[in-house]
Amino acid sequence: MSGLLIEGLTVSYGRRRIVEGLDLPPLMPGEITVLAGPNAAGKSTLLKGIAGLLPTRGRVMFGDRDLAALSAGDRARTLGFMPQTLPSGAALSVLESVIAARSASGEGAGADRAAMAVLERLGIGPLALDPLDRLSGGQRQMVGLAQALVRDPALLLLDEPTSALDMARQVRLLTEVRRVAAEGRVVLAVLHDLALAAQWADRIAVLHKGRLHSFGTPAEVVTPAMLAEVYGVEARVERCSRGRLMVLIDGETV
Ligand SMILES: Nc1ncnc2c1ncn2[C@@H]1O[C@H](COP(=O)(O)OP(=O)(O)OP(=O)(O)O)[C@@H](O)[C@H]1O
Repeated sequence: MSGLLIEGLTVSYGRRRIVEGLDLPPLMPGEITVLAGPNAAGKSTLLKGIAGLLPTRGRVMFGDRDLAALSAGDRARTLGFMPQTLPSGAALSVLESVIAARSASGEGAGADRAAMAVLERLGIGPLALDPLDRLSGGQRQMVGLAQALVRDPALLLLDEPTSALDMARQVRLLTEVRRVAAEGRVVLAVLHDLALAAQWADRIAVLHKGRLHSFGTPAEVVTPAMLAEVYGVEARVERCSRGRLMVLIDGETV
């Protein structure tokens, strides 16, 4: 098995368990899995647990390796984590911040070339020398993806990567994520927009109150019943002429 396997995973803040006893079907290389669910469902907590940023119980296997047992350097080489908000970069420029992200894995050689290449690929090469703290929200988000991609990780964890992006940049970012997945990486990305998720995801996992509510293809998962149970909305799910799923919200359920 070369994918990501999560079994009986519990992730806590102190004594407060947020994700409890979570089992997921294997997430396979080449596929994008979207993690969806309402606010406070535990999506970011789950990603942080997988990334080794919070204490966990249970098993998180990537191929034959236990992610929790990896050294910090091995973990940095294996996975790229894009947090919901880019941590403050103090006085760093965009390029320096991406070089620093690359160096976290101990791969110093060629870091500047690799960093510049990823910025160009994401269309943000012209921002390379700009200070991080003067970027717009959307620009910061693109830099966050660059930092996650620059180490060329086999596992990519993205927390709401498109939330600050305009429509064109959403497409640009997701096209890049699709390309990266197609090269044989495992991608797990939190998205709130279920229409966008339905368009880009191979599978959707819906988290509800820290537990898995449903998992499957977009057509299997995005249903009026799920939307009512998980989000408390009355909604229709329809297909446009090109076959894409659309979610039409009629109102809140009582
Ligand atoms: N540092 C923290 N300490 C204690 N509890 C926290 C901490 N961060 C988050 N939580 C709690 O964990 C729960 C899940 O939060 P989490 O951020 O994982 O949700 P989410 O599904 O990512 O939500 P959203 O869609 O709003 O980003 C919430 O009840 C939140 O209050």
